[in-house]
Amino acid sequence: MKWMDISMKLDAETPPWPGDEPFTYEVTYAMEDTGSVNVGQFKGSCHIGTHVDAPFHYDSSGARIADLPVERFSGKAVVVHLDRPEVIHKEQVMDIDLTEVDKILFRTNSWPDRSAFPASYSVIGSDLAAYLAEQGIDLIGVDTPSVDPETSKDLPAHHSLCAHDLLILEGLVLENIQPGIYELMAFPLKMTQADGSPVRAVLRNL
Ligand SMILES: N[C@@H](CC(=O)c1ccccc1NC=O)C(=O)O
Ligand SMILES: [Zn+2]
Ligand SMILES: [Zn+2]
Repeated sequence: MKWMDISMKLDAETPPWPGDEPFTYEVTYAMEDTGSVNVGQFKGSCHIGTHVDAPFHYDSSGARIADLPVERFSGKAVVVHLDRPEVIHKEQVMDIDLTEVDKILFRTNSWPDRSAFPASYSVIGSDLAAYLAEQGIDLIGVDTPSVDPETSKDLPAHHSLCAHDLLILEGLVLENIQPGIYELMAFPLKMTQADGSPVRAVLRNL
């Protein structure tokens, strides 16, 4: 079975969170100078493109990216379609069979133009975390820049998900993915101090 790429591309056009560091890549040592190799460097926010949040992002005593067990970033995932809901509540997921899976990915279609940060997007209701954790879910993924609104300062969705030990995967590209159950892999880099990390997120049919 072929892997399907559900990640955003990272380049100077990738829209960062408003005011945050864009992604840049440049060649530090060029072939013409070294005679043997091109060597590059990159820079950018930990929350750019398709990425995982570490609890340290919203809790100064929370776990960093490298503290999160690698097992948490692969497993069976259900892809759920909801067309541009303002807020995703427990009621919208209660009919979905979650017995076979430990991840849930929401396709909301609320960030169609990936060349710009969206004016608004679907967010996660704070009643969802307790329900999903009860069902054995350990990771939630969204096709939006964040699980909370852009202007939120108290980040209720982030905190409720963390309180129930659900990891957060943001900025997924699910436009070509049909509802159903898949195998997910989305591994963050092993950055000791980081509050988040871009991932290469992929799905394959089971
Ligand atoms: N919560 C968002 C990011 C976020 O809120 C943010 C990212 C960069 C700079 C500022 C941010 N938020 C608030 O001031 C996320 O998890 O990606
Ligand atoms: Zn983030
Ligand atoms: Zn986040």
